[in-house]
Parts: sequence; C-alpha cells; structure tokens
Amino acid sequence: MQFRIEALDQHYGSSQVLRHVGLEIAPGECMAVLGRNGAGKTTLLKCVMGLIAPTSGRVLLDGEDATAWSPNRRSRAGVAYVPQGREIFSELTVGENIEAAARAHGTYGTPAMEAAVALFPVLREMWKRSGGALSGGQQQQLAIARALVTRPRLLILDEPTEGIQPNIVAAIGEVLRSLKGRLSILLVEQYLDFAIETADAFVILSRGAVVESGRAEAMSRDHLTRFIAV
Ligand SMILES: Nc1ncnc2c1ncn2[C@@H]1O[C@H](COP(=O)(O)OP(=O)(O)OP(=O)(O)O)[C@@H](O)[C@H]1O
Repeated sequence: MQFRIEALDQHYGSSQVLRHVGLEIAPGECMAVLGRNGAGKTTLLKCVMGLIAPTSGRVLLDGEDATAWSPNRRSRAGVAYVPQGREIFSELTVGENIEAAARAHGTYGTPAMEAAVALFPVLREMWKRSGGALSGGQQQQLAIARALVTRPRLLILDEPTEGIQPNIVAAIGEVLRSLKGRLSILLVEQYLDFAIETADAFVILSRGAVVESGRAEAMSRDHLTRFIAV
C-alpha cells in the first residue's frame, strides 16, 4: 500500500500531542517510529487507524484521502492494527480468535488464513486453548496472526516486543522481515535493536513532532540512541 500522512496535528484538550507530522512508507517497506515515552507514537497510530480524529492534516491510503474514514472502512481498505497490550479475546480459544477475524474479512478457510496461522507454529499447537492461557509472547503472535488473517496491505504494530521473551521476539522479527515486500509495516518500537533489524526507514518523534527521519542505512545505532535514551 502507498501510505502517507500529511501535516497531522492532534490535541487532547488544550495540549498538543502531534505537531505537523508527515511521513510516507513505500509499498512493501517497514517504517519504524521511535521516540521517548509520551512522544505521541500511540496517538499517531490511533490517528492512522481512525480511532481518534486528528485536529488537522490528512491520512492518505493509496493516494485516497482516508482522514474521515471509520476504522472499519480503513480495515476493509487493507489496514490492520495490533495495539499495545495486544487486546486478543482472552475468553475465546486461539482458533476462535483467528476464525472470528477471518469470518469478518471473508478469508475463513482460505489459503490466506492458513498462511497467517502457519507463520507462528505455536498457534496450531495451542489452537484449542483459551487466549488468556497463552504467555504474553504467544498472545502477541496470536494478535499478529489475527491481523494478518485479514490480508492487510498496511500492518500497524505498537511495541510488539514489549515484555516478551527473547526467543519469541526473534520469531516475530523473522516473520515481519519475511512479510516485507508483500505489505507495508508501520512499527512503533522502543527496542532499538529490533527496530534496526526490521526497519527500512526511521522517523523520530519528540514532543509530537518529527525531529529526524531517513533511510535505515543512513542512521547509525549511536545516532538513533541519542533520540530515545531517557
Ligand atoms: N486520552 C488521552 N487524554 C489526554 N492525554 C493523553 C491521552 N492519551 C495520551 N495522552 C498524552 O499524550 C501524550 C502522547 O501520548 P502517547 O501515548 O501517544 O505517547 P507514546 O509516545 O505512545 O508514549 P508511550 O511510549 O508511553 O506509549 C502523552 O503526554 C500522554 O500523556
């Protein structure tokens, strides 16, 4: 998907949380958004998904102005969002979580559903367990698979590595890298090594504004660390 944000402003009451944020992701690439706590990263993702309306600015999906679209319409247009904290249905089984998403998007029983599940072998093993019985890392894998079942063309991830054991972080990183080329990824991430291994481009937010952006190969680890070190 061709994805672009133009001059996005967002306020909570009188406090301005996003300031003229602009960015663009080339089809099939991963952009990582870095920034300290409270920089506005989650707010930015919510504006992209349509969960909150920006005060001004535009969100463009394949060149179309989607700023006023509902989250549902964005989802049908190919945007999938994995929020921080994952928000899977913990009362439902792993299979039911996947199948509900697939039914809602017309992919139930299709190769697309099977392919999304196959990316995380643990999900088949745990198919009949309730979502709430999974470890945090397994829940994150379920949340990503559930997003992928919808066949997105833009995948939005809010801190997918947060609080997750290293071997699962590695598995998630491998999956994201394998998806590049087929879909675009907007990744908010505090874990710098993961972002460096995964992203093609970076945007750094500070107090709601983009203070730095560029191709991954042009940004050293030391340079990036300066912006996110507390
Ligand atoms: N619903 C809300 N009402 C008022 N202020 C909010 C609300 N949500 C977030 N904020 C404030 O907006 C600012 C940006 O928050 P946001 O969650 O987007 O930052 P973030 O970069 O994602 O931070 P974190 O890494 O801690 O999640 C913060 O100062 C936060 O306190």
